[in-house]
Amino acid sequence: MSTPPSPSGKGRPANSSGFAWRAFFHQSETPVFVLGKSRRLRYANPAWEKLAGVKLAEALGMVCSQRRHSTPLASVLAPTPEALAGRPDRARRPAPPGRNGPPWWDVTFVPLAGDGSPREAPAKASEALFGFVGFIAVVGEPVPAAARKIPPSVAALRDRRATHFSPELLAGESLASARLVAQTRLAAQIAAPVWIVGEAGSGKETVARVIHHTSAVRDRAFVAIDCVGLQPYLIESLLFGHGGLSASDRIGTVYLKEPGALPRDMQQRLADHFTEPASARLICGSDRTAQDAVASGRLVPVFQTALSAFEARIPPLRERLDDIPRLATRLVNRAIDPAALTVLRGYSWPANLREFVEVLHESTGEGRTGPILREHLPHELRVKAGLMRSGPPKSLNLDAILEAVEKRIIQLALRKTNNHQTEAAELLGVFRAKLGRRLDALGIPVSPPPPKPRKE
Ligand SMILES: Nc1ncnc2c1ncn2[C@@H]1O[C@H](COP(=O)(O)OP(=O)(O)OP(=O)(O)O)[C@@H](O)[C@H]1O
Repeated sequence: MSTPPSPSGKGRPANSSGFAWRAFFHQSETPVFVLGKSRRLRYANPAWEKLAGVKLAEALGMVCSQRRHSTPLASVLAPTPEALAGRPDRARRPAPPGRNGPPWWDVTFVPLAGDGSPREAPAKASEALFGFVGFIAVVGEPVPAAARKIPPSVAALRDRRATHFSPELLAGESLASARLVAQTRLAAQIAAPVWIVGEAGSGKETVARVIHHTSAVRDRAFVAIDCVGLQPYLIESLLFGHGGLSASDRIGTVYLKEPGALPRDMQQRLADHFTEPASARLICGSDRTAQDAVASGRLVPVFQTALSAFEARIPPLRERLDDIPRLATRLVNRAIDPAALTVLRGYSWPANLREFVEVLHESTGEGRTGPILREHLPHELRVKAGLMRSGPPKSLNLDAILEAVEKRIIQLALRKTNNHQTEAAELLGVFRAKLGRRLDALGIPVSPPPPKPRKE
């Protein structure tokens, strides 16, 4: 693009070339738009209208920013910080949901100088920007409608998953697991958002899957997103991009692991989306309650007020040790020998079911058959379980320890000297009288020394 438009919308640039930019852009097959310096949409060509699926007359004046309440289209057209600083820039953005075109839009921003010409050098603080021209290049191929049918292999996989993730998967012998099964069945019957609390590895996502596969939306997809460490651009794309959560009508349940790890503006956008009636069902998993996460400032309050209507708590494995035999049968189809069970019950399982599954696989590997024996269990686990059972020493009473040591040494000295107290005192380096007092104090009985052999 060699000649810039004037964002004033008059159809002629302010410079002397007299170039009719409107007519030029009108013919262009590249989607082009022009923003004023306040980021309001001033112009867009027919190619843009076709791509965006919006008539210019309806969109004129739209503020293109990435604020919380911006529409997805306004967010995609928002100038980057570089462009706002007066430097040409390009950003790859997820296409707004429901618009024409493939998943990504590459948007090139050309900042305009006060006279309407494109900037070649970064803006100085003193220079005012006049606006921005944006060019959009679509990236990727559109998905043909026929390809959107669920392939038989995917349908078969979904059926297998539905069979696996039934409430039976959560059943056990303990009261805690009975309560969990009941809560899960109830959550599956209602459409309200669910908040699952449980320690790491305790089975939160598994419970979310069971709820999904038992619920009315089981024919649609289950999508799990771990929000910890997600890059903002990925979150944007996964949640709000083309074919993303907010665009797809094929998603039945969205499981968010630790939504409190998301930036707050993203949390709010998600909350806005999931509080709409037509959205997919939301299930969140966390190691704390929504109430605690809000109180600690990690989570926006709407998650507590509107998105955790139903709260389910998953007990840690150490609170459901009675379930261990049944879990082993279900997971590796093995019985557990009583000695091995004692070890498994004696361990505290800090990483919960995830750790238990690993231990079972390790114990049944190497071509072993038959029940799981104590010696099949990982050595480290046996040691740790043993330490936990014996417990910490009751107390370290120094006086008692020293007394026991003194008593033992005096007894040795007496034995060595055939109970001759004078010789024993000499051996111990103390006076005879002191030894006598210590014998009394420590309650050491002393037999008389054997008679000395008589001289002939
Ligand atoms: N009821 C169950 N029966 C058998 N295996 C289970 C069960 N629940 C969970 N698991 C297994 O335990 C492991 C951890 O489960 P899951 O990922 O659901 O836990 P989580 O609480 O979501 O973990 P994290 O806190 O790391 O997100 C997985 O391997 C899963 O298959």
